[in-house]
Amino acid sequence: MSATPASTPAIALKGVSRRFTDPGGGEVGVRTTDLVVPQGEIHGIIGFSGAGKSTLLRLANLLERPDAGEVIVHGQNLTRLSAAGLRQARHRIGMIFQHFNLLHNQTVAENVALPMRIAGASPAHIKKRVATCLDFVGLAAKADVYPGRLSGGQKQRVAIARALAPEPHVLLADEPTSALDPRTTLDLLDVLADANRQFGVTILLVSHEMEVVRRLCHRVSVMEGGRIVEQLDIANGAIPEGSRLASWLADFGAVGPAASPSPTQSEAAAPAPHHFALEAAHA
Ligand SMILES: Nc1ncnc2c1ncn2[C@@H]1O[C@H](COP(=O)(O)OP(=O)(O)OP(=O)(O)O)[C@@H](O)[C@H]1O
Repeated sequence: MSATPASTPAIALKGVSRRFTDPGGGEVGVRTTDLVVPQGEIHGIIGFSGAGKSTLLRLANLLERPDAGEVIVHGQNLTRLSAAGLRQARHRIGMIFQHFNLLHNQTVAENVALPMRIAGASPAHIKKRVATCLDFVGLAAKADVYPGRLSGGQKQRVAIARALAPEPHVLLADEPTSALDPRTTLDLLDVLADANRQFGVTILLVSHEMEVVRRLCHRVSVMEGGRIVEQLDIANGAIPEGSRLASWLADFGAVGPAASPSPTQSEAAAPAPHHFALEAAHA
């Protein structure tokens, strides 16, 4: 997909921090942290609420600008770019969100076309990419429909098509399945795994759902108190014994879907039954 040497990490966060002051005067956010994600990896970030997961993810495309440290994506140091250079670099960094963030007054095809239009792509190229990406997510037949007519799972597929359309090196996914029921979640994870396999896109995914991370990710970073406290290889789906993550799971609850997905379950229902018990235990 890119001329960047394969040994160049897709994402390298070097000594990044992004601190906020909480209402009690304490310091929260991300404390000095490193993260290296090789090209082609699906990397999960998991941790309790407030651990800094979303902030870390948003540092990877400079939606959050670090107080210190460097953010390097496919060899390009984003922290040193001009505003115009950063806009350009972001075209190769897709992002999807928990609540889809589609434009409701634009059709599905127009939503998918938007980032390419902003990037100044030709109408012929846009048309081709929109067709390819909608076909990839299984929504070619919905091109002229408005998002309000779609289910949550379909909306997230449109968001994935929109993120993939500019042929990104990297896809950032912030709790992409948290608003979806378990069956739809599994479908969406398949779409993301296919995108990784077919297009070679590197995925950095934040989730508090252990089952999502276990099913999709090759490696996981465990966050606590604004820092990555553990990194584990979970490509075979197993959580290594003796790890901090394994002990959290033992202390706070079982891993995995609590119930078989129901075909009639509302996609907007939250929390889904397989939400990781850590969140409840921590609340
Ligand atoms: N823009 C901001 N202004 C002030 N505080 C912030 C801001 N963004 C995040 N924080 C705080 O930084 C901490 C980390 O937030 P972050 O959203 O990264 O955590 P998280 O692990 O993703 O949590 P959750 O799972 O609940 O989304 C939290 O205490 C949060 O309130």
